[in-house]
Amino acid sequence: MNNREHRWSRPFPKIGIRPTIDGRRKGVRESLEEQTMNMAKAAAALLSGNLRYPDGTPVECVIADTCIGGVAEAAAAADKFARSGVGVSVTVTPCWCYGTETMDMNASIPNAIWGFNGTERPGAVYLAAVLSAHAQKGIPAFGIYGKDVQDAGAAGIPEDVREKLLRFARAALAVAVMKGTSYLSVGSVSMGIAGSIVSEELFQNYLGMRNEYVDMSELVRRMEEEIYDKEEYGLALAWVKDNCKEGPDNNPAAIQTSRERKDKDWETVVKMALIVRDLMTGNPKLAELGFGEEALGHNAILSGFQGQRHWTDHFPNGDFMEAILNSSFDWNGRRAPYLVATENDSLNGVAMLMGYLLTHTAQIFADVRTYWSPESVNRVTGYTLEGAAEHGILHLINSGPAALDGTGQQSRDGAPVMKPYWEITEEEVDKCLGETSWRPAAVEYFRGGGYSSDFLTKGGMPVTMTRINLVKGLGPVLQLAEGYTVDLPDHVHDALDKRTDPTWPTTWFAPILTGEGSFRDVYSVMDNWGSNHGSISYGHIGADLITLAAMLRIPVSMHNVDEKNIFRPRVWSSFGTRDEEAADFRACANFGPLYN
Ligand SMILES: C[C@H](O)[C@@H](O)[C@@H](O)C(=O)CO
Ligand SMILES: [Mn+2]
Repeated sequence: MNNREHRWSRPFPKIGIRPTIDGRRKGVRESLEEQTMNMAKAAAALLSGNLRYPDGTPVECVIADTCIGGVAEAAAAADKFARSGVGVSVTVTPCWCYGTETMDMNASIPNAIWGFNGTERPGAVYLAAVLSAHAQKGIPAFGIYGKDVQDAGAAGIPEDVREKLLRFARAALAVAVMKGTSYLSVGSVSMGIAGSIVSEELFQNYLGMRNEYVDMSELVRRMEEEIYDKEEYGLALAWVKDNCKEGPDNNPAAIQTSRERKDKDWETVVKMALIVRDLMTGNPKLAELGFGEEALGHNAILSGFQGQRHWTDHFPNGDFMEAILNSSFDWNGRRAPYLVATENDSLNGVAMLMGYLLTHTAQIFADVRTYWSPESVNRVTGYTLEGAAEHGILHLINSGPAALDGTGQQSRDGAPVMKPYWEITEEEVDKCLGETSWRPAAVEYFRGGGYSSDFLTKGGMPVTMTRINLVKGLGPVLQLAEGYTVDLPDHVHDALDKRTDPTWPTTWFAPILTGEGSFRDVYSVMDNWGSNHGSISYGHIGADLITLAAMLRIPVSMHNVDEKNIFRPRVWSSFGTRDEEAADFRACANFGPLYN
């Protein structure tokens, strides 16, 4: 078994499809069997045909053995789902069925019901009835039915139904895939950043995850005792020499490190990358080398590295390790990102995990550093911001954890994108690497040296910036801002970038304004951001994030998603329909975390 197979050796959760039916024999049930089962097959084909697991394979669906006309068949389906590793439940029906007798009673997995909108046999009436049962029993479920009436027996899934089924399933699979995995905290709290105080309640009760902890001294042990695959290390170091070009040293001459020290730092940072990856997911090669315990890893889908300052004051910083692990490629070629939050900001790590599981693309982790008003840009550069940037921009920049995919050097139909690793070409990997230089770390900040990735994100990509915040008494809240990356003329970028640390990667971000609340203007977006970090995901995924947050009972405090794309469990409307933001808070508080 190679490392890639080992990484995903836990089977991925499946989608269970439940065709429910009117149980009356001698006419009614018989007339509906075929149509009902066909709806289940059509839903399975849609979901498997459009959705993938993190390793790129199509999502698997399991259909109940029979249509479900009553409780015996509901129980048989539940047994089959339990045996098959189902983590998501979709009930489909074209007709009236008996609500509480046929419903899925599994409260710990996301549930949706698609009721066929016809009038000969009332699927939508069942939908309303069973959703009321879900509400009464405290098992929130998503209701799906088409806007337009279909003829009895019509096959095919209308576009609006397709969209809702896919939105539900994408978010539900994110819930199911993260469940049972770990957050591995390497080190503890970085520079007093509250996000690196790991909240077990958040991970355990809201996400279904485990918290694992190792001290950063574990990296020293593994380096000194050579607990890594030395063959892979050799390949990795050679690959780095060929593909990771070192940029100019920006440090004052008096504190620049020697060439010898710089070469040594390369060796250390490459070992750090191997070791943190092995800590997360294990590595069967280590067992062959006699390290059976280390070979197992921590089952971590997500990790955080404290770095500053107990590590970085003495050792080379974690920037190379974080950047390369978060990217969709390394010396082994293209592969799914390993998510590492810098400064052990576990809360931003969770935002990365959500963005990653919804898109399967790498994430840009960044400080939300500066709001540049059009006036300020004009004052310091003489340039007037235009296009998507006309109302001002945010400077997203942090040493370390931005994936190199964030260069924007991958493309689809001529436009810059960030793609799932299985769609990325070798040429695109080379372009991402070519646009990145590795600058000797700013020694005043990073006394132990190391290398920071330096790149500039290409403009014109639709992106969504997300963050989870924890509030005492309230719990987790999610905020998000959809917008675009923007290009600035070179001299403008240089002038603004040089005011910060130009050895770090920069993304210029223009959020989409709505004229209201936090999206009144760009200043308000920055002003309402809950902390120092945000995770930036390719695409406008705000609607998917909102659906995912509702499944986890995490209220959304700030978003700029069009109301018509918001899809939450039906019972949310019982908490109020005029102010959906406030209703979301009440609904999440009422039901509490998914795994309580
Ligand atoms: C070097 C500094 O300590 C940075 O790491 C700091 O600006 C941050 O990133 C804070 O989140
Ligand atoms: Mn930071």
